[in-house]
Amino acid sequence: MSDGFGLDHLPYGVFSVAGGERRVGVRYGDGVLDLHAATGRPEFAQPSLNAFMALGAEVWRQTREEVAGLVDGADLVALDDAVLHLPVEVADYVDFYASLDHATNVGQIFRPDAPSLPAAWRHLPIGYHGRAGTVVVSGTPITRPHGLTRDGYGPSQRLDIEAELGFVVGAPSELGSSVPFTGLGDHVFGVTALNDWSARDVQAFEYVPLGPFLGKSFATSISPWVTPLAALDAAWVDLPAQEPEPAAYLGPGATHGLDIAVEVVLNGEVVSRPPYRTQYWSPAQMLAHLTVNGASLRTGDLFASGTISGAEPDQRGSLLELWWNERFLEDGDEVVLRASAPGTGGGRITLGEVAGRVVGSRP
Ligand SMILES: O=C(O)/C=C/C(=O)CC(=O)CC(=O)O
Ligand SMILES: [Ca+2]
Ligand SMILES: [Mg+2]
Repeated sequence: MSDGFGLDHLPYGVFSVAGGERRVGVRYGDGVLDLHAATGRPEFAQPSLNAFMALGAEVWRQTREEVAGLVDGADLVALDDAVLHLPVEVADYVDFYASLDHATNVGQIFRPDAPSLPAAWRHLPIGYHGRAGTVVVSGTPITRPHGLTRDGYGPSQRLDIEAELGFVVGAPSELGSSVPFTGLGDHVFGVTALNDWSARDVQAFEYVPLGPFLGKSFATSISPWVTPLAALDAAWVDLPAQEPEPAAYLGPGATHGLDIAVEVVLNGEVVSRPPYRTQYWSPAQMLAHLTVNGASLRTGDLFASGTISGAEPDQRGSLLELWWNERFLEDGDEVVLRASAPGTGGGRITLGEVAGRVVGSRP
C-alpha cells in the first residue's frame, strides 16, 4: 500500500472511471472508495465536495468514522483506473502573505530601497483576492502567460512557483458576522497542497498600489485530495512568538500552526524543503482576519497560506527567492509539490501532491 494513505488519513476527492459520472471518493492506499456506492448518500453523487462540505463539522466527523469502518476489505477502484478532478467548486480564492522569511526576501528583491516588511505586516495577515475560476487540479498543463512588463508585451520571462497550502472552507458564515479565532474547526473542512504560479515580470510592473493581478490570476494548482482537518490532529504546534502582540480578534498568544513538511521537486529533483511549522500567521488568524469586517464565508472558499519559506536558503518556497531573481521556469519544466505531516497513528500522512508542467505560450 502506498505510504501515508492509511486509516489515519482518508482524504476526499472527486473521481470518474472510463468517462462515467463524477463521484466523491476517499483515498485509501492505492484505491478509491466510491462513497455514493458505499453509502447511498446523495451528497456523494456530485461533481465536487461542496454539497458534502456544506453539511458541517458534525457530519464530517461522523462520516470520517463511518468511512474508517468501510474501507478495509471494501471493493476499491484502483487509483490507476480513476481520473481525478478538481475536488472543490472554488467560491472565493484568497492568498495570504504569512511567512516572515518569504515577505522579507521578496521585500529585499522587489523593494531594495524600502524596509523589507510593509508597515502593516506584523499587525495583520496581509492578503489579496485571487481568481477562483483559474484554480486547477494537479496535472493541468500551465500555459506560459503573456503580459505587459517593463520590457513591453510578450510571454513572461520570469515564470515562477509558490509552494503553499490551501485551506478549504466547508461551512459558510453569515454576512455581517465574524468568525472568531476559535472557529477554524467549525468552518475549515481540510487542507490541500497549492502552487500559486506567478509571472514575476508581469507582477512587478502591475502591482503598485493594488497588489497582484494578472501576474497571478492565470493559474493556481491544487491537489486532487483534500486532507480533512481531523487527519492533522497530531500536527499542531506552537508558532514562533508574535511581536508586537496582535489585536484581540487575532487571538494573541494562542497561535497554533501545522507541522507540515513541504518539498519542491523540479524535474524530478528536490530543490527546496519549506517548513510550514514556522510560519508567522496561523490558519486560525487568517480565517478570523478574513471575516473580521463581516464578510461572509461560502462553501468552497479557498484561502492559501502564502508562500512557505523557512529561514534557510534551501527552505525557500519560490524560485524568485531560491535563485534570487536570476533564473525562472523554462518551457517543459515540471514542478511537483509534496507535503507530509505527523498522523494520528504515530506515522506520517502524505498530502496529495500537486504537479504542473509549463507549456509554451500559444502564438
Ligand atoms: O511582496 C510582494 O510584492 C509580492 C509578494 C508575493 O508575490 C507573494 C504572494 O503571492 C503572497 C504569498 O504567497 O506569500
Ligand atoms: Ca502566493
Ligand atoms: Mg495564482
